[in-house]
Amino acid sequence: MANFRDILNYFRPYWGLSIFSIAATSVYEIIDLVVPYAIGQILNVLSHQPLDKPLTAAIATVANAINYPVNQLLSLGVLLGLIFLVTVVRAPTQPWLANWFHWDIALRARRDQHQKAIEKILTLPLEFYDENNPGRIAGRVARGVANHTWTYPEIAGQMIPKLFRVLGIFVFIWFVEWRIAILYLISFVVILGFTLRKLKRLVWHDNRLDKYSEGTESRTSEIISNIKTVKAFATEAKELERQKVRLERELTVVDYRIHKGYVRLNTWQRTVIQFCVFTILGLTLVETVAGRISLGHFIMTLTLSSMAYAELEPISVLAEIFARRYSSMVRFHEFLQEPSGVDAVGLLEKGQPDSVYQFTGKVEFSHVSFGYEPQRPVLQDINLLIEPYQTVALVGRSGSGKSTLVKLLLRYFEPNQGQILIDGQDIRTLDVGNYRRRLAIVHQEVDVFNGTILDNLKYGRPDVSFDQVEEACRIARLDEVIQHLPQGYYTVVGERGVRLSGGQRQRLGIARALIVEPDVLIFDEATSSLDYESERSIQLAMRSLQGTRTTIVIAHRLSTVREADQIVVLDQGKIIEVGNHEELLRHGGIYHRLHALQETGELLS
Ligand SMILES: Nc1ncnc2c1ncn2[C@@H]1O[C@H](COP(=O)(O)OP(=O)(O)OP(=O)(O)O)[C@@H](O)[C@H]1O
Repeated sequence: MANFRDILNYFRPYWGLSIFSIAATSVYEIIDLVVPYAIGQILNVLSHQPLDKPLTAAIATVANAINYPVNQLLSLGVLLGLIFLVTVVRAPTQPWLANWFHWDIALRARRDQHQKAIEKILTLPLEFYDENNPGRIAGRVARGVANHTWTYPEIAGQMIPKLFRVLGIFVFIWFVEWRIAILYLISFVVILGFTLRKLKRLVWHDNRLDKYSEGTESRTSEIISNIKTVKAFATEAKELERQKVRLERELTVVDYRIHKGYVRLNTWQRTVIQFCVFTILGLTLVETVAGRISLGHFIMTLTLSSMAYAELEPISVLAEIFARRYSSMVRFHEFLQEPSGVDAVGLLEKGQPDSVYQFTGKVEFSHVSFGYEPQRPVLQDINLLIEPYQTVALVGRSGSGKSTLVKLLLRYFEPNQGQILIDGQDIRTLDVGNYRRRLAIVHQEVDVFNGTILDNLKYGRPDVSFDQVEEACRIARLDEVIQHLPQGYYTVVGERGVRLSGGQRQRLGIARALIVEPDVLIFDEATSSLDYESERSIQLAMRSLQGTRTTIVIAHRLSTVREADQIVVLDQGKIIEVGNHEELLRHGGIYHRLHALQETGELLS
């Protein structure tokens, strides 16, 4: 569970600089107080009242140094000089010695933490993405990073220095009249204490709101990605209604709980502050009339305490803003604390050259058992030997564990029992990144990145020669598609480019996989969603690959796997039949039944 400490740690690399810049800003805030003090003393000079002892001594020193008599003119000159120093001379130094760093630190930390968030996105286990949609994740990262960035300059550059200023004012007043200082201190502690207590409650509501907002954003993002289904089922009105209800709920929390709470707090603060200013005015007046403080000190005390109370409002506004952002910042840290996948070790290190591993493609599953949840086994005691360059098909009912077997081979998950060997080596002992680079998978849904078709083809191997790209496209039968694109290989596809059909995307996926020259090539239901003609093209492409490398094909349509060297039939997480097409038909088991069903045109699952 993330907390305030994580927010502090966000800026950890910059703590030294942070302390320096906060201290510098605070010193400038305190130096400011010299102005009302000097004005008070000028009043004393003009009304012929005695000056403070340290000031009298300073004026005498100046008189000695310049050999000039101590008189009204010299006193005024020294006081004016003091004001000049703390206003005009100070002005050009403050932005560089203090203010600069507040944004500098915030922006550097933003870069670091955004990078951490991207690292987390890249290393989270796949199942995290099954449970959280992109809108939710992107929203959480964007809000978290933005709120940290805005909050730092406000807290380090304004709130903390302002608190020091308030403390400085207390010290000044203490030297003039300690009773007024005590009253001033008590009022501050009471106001700030009460404000913090109220804010705690409001943070709780803000946290609730943040969760609601994430839910709304997540649904909006789902509507966008599933818009075809929404339109097909004509559920626009229903979706709108559902989002309206969510937005209404958010408004209720914002308006009646949060906003009203802040306005109430503000009303209370203003009234108490004005009452305190008035009380201090009364008391200081009494002290002045009684002759216990000078006219200059009367003016100074009033000016300083008004300055201090004036600071209370921005301090509590800043605390309020911080409170509003607190939960989204904490939720950002909760995201960063999500455990990375078991496969994440070393994934972010720069890849070594492709030649680190080279396999013949002999794959062996030895007594492999696995379950996503311990109590529900998905694969049980799988034993399977795939010889180099063989084509092996995995078939079986939906949910029988075909994709899971491939996920284990890709090391997205680790078996609970048994081991998977490649060329006799346990894949757990290999560097995961370099190992995966020797495998390639073509999914049912091929991802297309925004960019040219050539960029997409070279995604896994940017240094590949153009001849190799062309060769891969020829095998995958993508060349015929590219010929008809307006700019050939340089046609922009993806989000802002030409839309590729399902079959065209599949061919792109196959060519992209071939370009990395994998030792093991996997097709995960690559033809399931295609029309007959596209399926035939892909099958021809797959056929021309047969015998060139180890190939694993997951298929629902048995026509795709007829020519495989081995067909492995899975049922409820167990291998129940192994053989080639003819052998399995002769065997008369599940494969035979599935085959008969498909021959009669019925669906498999
Ligand atoms: N991330 C996951 N978390 C929990 N259970 C999962 C997860 N992925 C799959 N399963 C479960 O594991 C079982 C096997 O799923 P798997 O996807 O391997 O089957 P499959 O044979 O590939 O099915 P299909 O042909 O429909 O793709 C199913 O019961 C499925 O619900």
